[in-house]
Amino acid sequence: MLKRILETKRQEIQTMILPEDKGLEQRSFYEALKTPNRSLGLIAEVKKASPSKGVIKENFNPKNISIAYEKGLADCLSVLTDETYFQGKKEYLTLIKETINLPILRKDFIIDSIQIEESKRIGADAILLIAEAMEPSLLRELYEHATELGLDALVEVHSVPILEKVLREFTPKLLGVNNRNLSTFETNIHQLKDFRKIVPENTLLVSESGIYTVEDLQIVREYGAHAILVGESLMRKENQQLAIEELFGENIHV
Ligand SMILES: O=C(O)c1ccccc1NCC(=O)[C@H](O)[C@H](O)COP(=O)(O)O
Repeated sequence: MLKRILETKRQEIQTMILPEDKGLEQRSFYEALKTPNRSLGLIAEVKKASPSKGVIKENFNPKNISIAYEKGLADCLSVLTDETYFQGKKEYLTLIKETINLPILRKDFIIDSIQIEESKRIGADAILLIAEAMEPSLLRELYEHATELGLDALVEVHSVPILEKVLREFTPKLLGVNNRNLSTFETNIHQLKDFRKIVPENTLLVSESGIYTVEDLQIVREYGAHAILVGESLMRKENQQLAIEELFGENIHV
């Protein structure tokens, strides 16, 4: 699946015309996760569909979803901008940036510096860099390019050997461990267990994907996660503010 997605991205990059810079303010994604609203930081994802689940939210209204996430005290948002596989749009990110005050991660498959320039112009505060998608030297180059443009980069890994390769090249400030196996699409909430002994002390660790319950939160917290990235389980609910409160076991409206 990753190979297919990356092939599509290469084609998109070849014909890309950079949009005008919207001139939107930069917000620190890293600082928001360093000082979260709860004991575990929350990156709430605006996700209409996915390759593994198809359409997740039928009556998808990105503006209202982002307002509800902000009311639910998410620390940051993740906005999918890939159209082909996730039915996302770059315009959703800009719209959300203009609507709420939280830092925004552009969730896409970034493999070229032109996409980083584009991310800044459309209003992203952070980008995702998937280690499995490129050689560690290119990963480092893109990470540094993002930093130069004032963007944070969440470096995502799916396995311990890949993280070891990354750490031989550089130490990311933000590291995401994705619980989803990209071949089977299955998620494993215990994925972080083997990572914690090699994650550098000052790196903020994010557990991503397949997080549904208060028990899941406890598990990843015990494995050393500072934050979680959650899409489907929040998007499936009618009201995203209540969905966050329920996920954290707050239930203050019931
Ligand atoms: O979500 C997918 O099916 C997927 C398939 C292939 C590559 C990436 C995919 N998801 C991207 C993500 O990392 C998730 O959207 C994110 O971590 C939230 O996951 P979830 O809470 O399980 O929706």
